[in-house]
Amino acid sequence: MSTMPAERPGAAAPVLSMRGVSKHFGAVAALTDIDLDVYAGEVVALVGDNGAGKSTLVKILSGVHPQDAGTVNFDGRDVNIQSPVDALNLGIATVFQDLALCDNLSVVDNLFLGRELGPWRLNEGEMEVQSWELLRQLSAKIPSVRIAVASLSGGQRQTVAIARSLLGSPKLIILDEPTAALGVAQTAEVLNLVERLRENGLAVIMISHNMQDVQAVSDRVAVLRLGRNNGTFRMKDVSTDDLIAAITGAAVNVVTQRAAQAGTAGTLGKAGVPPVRPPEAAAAAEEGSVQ
Ligand SMILES: Nc1ncnc2c1ncn2[C@@H]1O[C@H](COP(=O)(O)OP(=O)(O)OP(=O)(O)O)[C@@H](O)[C@H]1O
Repeated sequence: MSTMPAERPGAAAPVLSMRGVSKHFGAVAALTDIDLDVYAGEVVALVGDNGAGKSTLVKILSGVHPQDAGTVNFDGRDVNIQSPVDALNLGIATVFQDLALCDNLSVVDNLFLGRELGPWRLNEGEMEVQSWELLRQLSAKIPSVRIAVASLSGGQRQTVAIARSLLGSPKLIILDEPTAALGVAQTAEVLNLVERLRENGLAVIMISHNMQDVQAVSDRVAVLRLGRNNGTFRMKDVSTDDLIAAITGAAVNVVTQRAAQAGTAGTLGKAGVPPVRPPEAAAAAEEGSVQ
């Protein structure tokens, strides 16, 4: 397995640089000695099996949990993110899986919830204009900003949640499984949106269990395994087999075997492991595992 250096030679300093970050929950070591760099204008996929530590890392960056050890450098200075407000003030926006939208409110009301314009009253017209401008920048396909979010598709809801996170002008946006539970067309819509974020110069961290999505949109991929770094790869240089091996610790498994037979790329299931795992294939994978 080839592991590429985390650095991008010749590039400017990373927007985010984590060094030696660790986090325990009681006796559970959720993260141990994690390093991660993310640059402006790049998408870094954060992948790993269930329990690998992805959510914990994101929660440290979004101010939900403090780390026990290590440093987080953001935009050139060491930072201490103690709350979600700290994270937002620094310019770190996170779109969690639940999206935190109010179904009964319109798109524009969701976008501006808690930060309505106008000193004494809502400036409805201005908010609507800004909503359209934001959605236009993202090439988003939302039929109207006045319709209730409940009537939107999953992809459109994800779009609204991402657009809302952009209102604070973040430098880093973290997307927690943005395509989970979306159909093919909606997934493509959201991946297009991720492309727009990169084009707009944002640093993007995308958690995903779907290797096709990761390969479609990421510049680099950082693998966590059992709470530790297990390789950072440039997407154009890494094979699906290498990624699966880094995620599962097994160089041989049913996905790589099928891909070899069919000459096609493999896709991981929700858990980051093959969705179908017959007993004989599982046994073969265990034999080939590297711990
Ligand atoms: N609040 C908590 N209290 C105790 N243990 C926790 C807590 N949060 C996470 N853990 C543990 O830390 C480890 C890492 O969990 P984490 O949720 O970060 O993994 P993950 O990669 O996001 O997994 P998944 O893909 O299933 O969401 C796991 O062993 C988990 O049980």
